[in-house]
This record gives sequence, C-alpha cells and structure tokens, in this order.
Amino acid sequence: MSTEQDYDCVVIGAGVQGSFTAYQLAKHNKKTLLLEQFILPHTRGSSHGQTRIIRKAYEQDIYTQMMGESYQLWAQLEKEAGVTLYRQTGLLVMGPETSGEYPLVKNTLLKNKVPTVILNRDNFHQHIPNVVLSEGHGALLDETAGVLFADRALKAVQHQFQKLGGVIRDNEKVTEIKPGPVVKVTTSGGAYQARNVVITAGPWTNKFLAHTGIQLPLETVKINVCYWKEKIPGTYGVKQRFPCFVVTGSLESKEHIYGLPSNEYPDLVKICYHMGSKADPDYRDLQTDTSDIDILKRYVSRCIPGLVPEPAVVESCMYTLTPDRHFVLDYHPNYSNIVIGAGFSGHGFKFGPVIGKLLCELSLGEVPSFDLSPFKIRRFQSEMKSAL
Ligand SMILES: Cc1cc2nc3c(=O)[nH]c(=O)nc-3n(C[C@H](O)[C@H](O)[C@H](O)COP(=O)(O)OP(=O)(O)OC[C@H]3O[C@@H](n4cnc5c(N)ncnc54)[C@H](O)[C@@H]3O)c2cc1C
Ligand SMILES: O=C(O)[C@@H]1CCCCN1
Repeated sequence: MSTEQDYDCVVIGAGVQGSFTAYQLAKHNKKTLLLEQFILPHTRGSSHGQTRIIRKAYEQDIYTQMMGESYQLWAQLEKEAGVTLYRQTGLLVMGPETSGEYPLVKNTLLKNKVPTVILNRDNFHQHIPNVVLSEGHGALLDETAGVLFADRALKAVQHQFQKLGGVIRDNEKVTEIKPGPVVKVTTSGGAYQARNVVITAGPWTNKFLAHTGIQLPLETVKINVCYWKEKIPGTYGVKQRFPCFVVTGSLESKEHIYGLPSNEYPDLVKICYHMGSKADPDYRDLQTDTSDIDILKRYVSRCIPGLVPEPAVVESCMYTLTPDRHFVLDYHPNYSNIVIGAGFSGHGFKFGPVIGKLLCELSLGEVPSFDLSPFKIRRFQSEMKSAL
C-alpha cells in the first residue's frame, strides 16, 4: 500500500508566488499542498520584509496591463482577509529625460491612461521638497503607485489558502521529485504525489530544477536593503505625502536607485540599489560586497540632503535575475504537468496575485489570461544547460 499522500497539486516554495498560486488553486477547489523548506515566516528568500513598491510605471505595456488586474486582486485579498495591504503614496520616476528607460515609462503610462503628473523644473520642488532633481533628468508621478505591506501580505494569503482547505507544510525541504503522469515528491519530512506540480523556489530554482534535468540561465544576487535616518524626523515620511521613488539610469550607473518613504521603521527611509553581487542563497551572508552602498551614499549626499548619508540599518534579500529581467512563467520543457514560476528579477512582488492566477491557469491547462510569450523558457534556448 502506498504511504504517499495524494494531492491535485503540490506547490514547492511558499514565497509570494507559491503562496498566491496555492491560494488560486484552492479557490478552484483543487486539493493543494504548499511545501516550504524553512519554518514560516522566514527571511532567507525574496519575499520577506516590511514593504515593496507597487506601481503601473513600466517600460512595457504587458506589465502595466498585468498590474491593472493585480491591483484588483490585491484589493480582493484585502477584503477577504480584512486587512490593509496597500498604501497609496504615488511613485516619483526620475531619469535622463530623453534616453534610457524614463521616456519609455512615460510613454507607457500615458498610452495606458494611468493617472500621471508630469513634473518640470519649475513645479518639482512644490511637489517634492528636499530632493534634488539631477541635471538633464525628467520627473513624473505615477499616482496609482504605493507601498505593499509584504510580510503582512504573505501571512494573509497563506491564511486564506488554509481557510480554503489548503495544506501548508513548512520545515519540509523537497529533496527529490520523480516526474510522471503522477509526480512523486519527497521531502525531508514525507512523501506526496500529485497530478500537477508548480515550482516557485525563488533563488533556489536552479538547485531544485537540477532534480528535473534542466538549468535556466538564472543569476542569484544578494541585495543590501539599506535604511537611512532622517536628519529631521518625518521629512520624507508618509505624513508629508512623500512618494516612493525610482531613479532610472542615474549618473553613477545604469542601474536604478529606489526608495520608499519612512513609516514602517520610524524616521528611516528605505533606499536601495537595484543590483547586488552574486551569492548562493545557502551562503548569502558570506557575500559582503558593499560597493552598492558606496553608490547609495554618494547619491543620498547629492540628492536627498535631509538624510544622514550613512545607512542606519542594512538587511538582506535575494534577487533571481533572468538575462532580460523578464519572468519565467511556463511549463517545464520536458514535463507538461510541471509548471515553473521563477526569475522575478527584483520586481515580482506586486504581481503576486496575478502570477498566482496565471500559474494556476497553466497548471489547470487553461488558456492564460495574458499572453505569456515574453515569459517562455524557449527564449533562453541558446543559454540553456542540461543538468544531466
Ligand atoms: C530588496 C528587494 C526589494 C524588492 N523590491 C520590490 C518591489 O519594490 N516591488 C516588487 O514588486 N518586487 C520587489 N522585489 C522582488 C520580489 O520581492 C520578488 O520578485 C519576489 O518576492 C519573488 O518571490 P518568489 O516567491 O519567487 O521567491 P521566494 O520568496 O524566495 O520564495 C521561494 C521559496 O521557495 C522555498 N524553497 C526553495 N527551495 C525549496 C525546496 N527544495 N523545498 C521547499 N521549499 C523550497 C524557499 O525557502 C522560499 O521560501 C524586491 C526584492 C528584493 C530582494
Ligand atoms: O519592483 C519594483 O517596483 C522595484 C523597483 C526598483 C527596483 C526594485 N523593485
């Protein structure tokens, strides 16, 4: 007699993407198991922390359009769970006015009729005091943008999943997966089988996919999450209506600098560099490169003069980058009952609800609600390696 427990679907990894996928599957009355290697909640992956930016400001229409649905699904979860997960603050986008990402973002916002205020040098200070707009930079406000309460959101979606009858087993690392019409999944604590599996293993994706014979061109990097002290408490706070901000293609580098207003940590503004140094997620803290913090110190001294230009708190988080920074939302190339959601490249949290819906649709064999061609694995054909 088999000792394995049967499920319609097993979701591997309880970060934001796995949790929303499991929740969607349970909503579709699928008997679903969500497996997580660590005791929940944990701070080792990509989904922990107080806050994330939510925005429609993107270069590509597809993301702006997906966000239309994501906002609705976030609001639905807030209603179902009876919690607040979103605070509207607006997002200030600054960057070289006529080159790089800024004009593309501006164009997408206007084309998709997202409520947007274009600022100019004359009215910038009226809207955004205490920030220096760099020479040659344009500035706009995506008014729909704001802050998501990340830890609270994860707790809420996992709780709703359980209320729908879903099962979470944490402290269970998946150690083996045997593909087939019924997939056998072995963990440090048990054995399960399911008709469908969804892999949402964040920075551990390639370690995990090695069990299934493929490797994706993913790079895992450690991000130093820096918080900067206000010289006068509240200067850049939500009460002053200070927005989130992104600097595209700054003088210092092509990579973004971004920030969120002070609130969750009183008097501390979160400002980070949108890139880090290569790190193995199992040895994250051995990566001690701080060249990103040096870039941030220079930026803060020059452009955010009301902050002490030395971080007061530094936390860690992981990005899983694809070469083009677009997500992977697709079937496993060799097994049609295994779906992969990965490579969220440092911008996936805000999409959690819609990604959960899309991965659920793929897993159920339904036509996905959005055209997923930008997210297909075959775009990496020349970069793919076999794990065998
Ligand atoms: C500093 C930082 C700032 C960011 N800012 C933003 C932002 O402002 N807005 C935004 O939208 N996005 C942002 N992001 C990106 C966003 O947070 C990520 O895209 C998202 O959290 C990725 O979620 P995930 O579920 O794919 O990965 P994870 O959260 O890492 O989840 C994967 C899970 O799988 C588990 N797992 C792995 N292997 C196994 C196994 N073998 N068995 C069982 N479990 C396993 C892991 O333990 C982990 O819990 C940011 C990310 C970082 C790091
Ligand atoms: O996804 C986001 O909205 C942010 C933008 C800046 C970099 C980090 N991620």
